[in-house]
Amino acid sequence: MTRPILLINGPNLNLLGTREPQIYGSETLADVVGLAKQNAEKLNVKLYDFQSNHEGAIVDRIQQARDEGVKGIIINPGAYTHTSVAIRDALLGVNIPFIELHVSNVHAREPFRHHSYFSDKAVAIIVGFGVKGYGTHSFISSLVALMGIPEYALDFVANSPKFA
Ligand SMILES: O=C1C[C@@](O)(C(=O)O)C[C@@H](O)[C@@H]1O
Repeated sequence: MTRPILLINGPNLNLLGTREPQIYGSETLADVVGLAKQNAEKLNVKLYDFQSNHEGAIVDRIQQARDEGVKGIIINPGAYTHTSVAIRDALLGVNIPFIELHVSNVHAREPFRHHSYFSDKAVAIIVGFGVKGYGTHSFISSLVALMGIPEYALDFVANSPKFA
């Protein structure tokens, strides 16, 4: 497997499944990482995953990704979305393209969630698809956007009910 991708989940996402289920659903972090890995495998992409509640640990993991030859990052920064210049700087510093992902539609929630330190630099944003944002077509199409590799685009088209 080539072209590794790194999936990062920020603070409180380890509580998926029990945390405000009316907003975040009942699937656990292990479920969503499993879903993302299945989709990645289908595309012959190696998916590394990382979760932390600590800003500096996320910065360290992003810096490590450059040494590992990671080609793209999918990140749900959790509440750091709305606060973290340090994580933004790390992503820009390693110069690895990234996709921003949120389970909930942050724009339909409190005003302080409407601003993101990541969106203006993200290749693409997955917002409000629930935990399905980590799998199925939104994940596949994010890989297409992230990596710009035509064979993934073809795979996406071939597997999409819309185009079948
Ligand atoms: O922790 C989270 C999760 C979140 O990133 C989401 O996935 O919907 C949205 C953030 O506003 C919130 O702080």
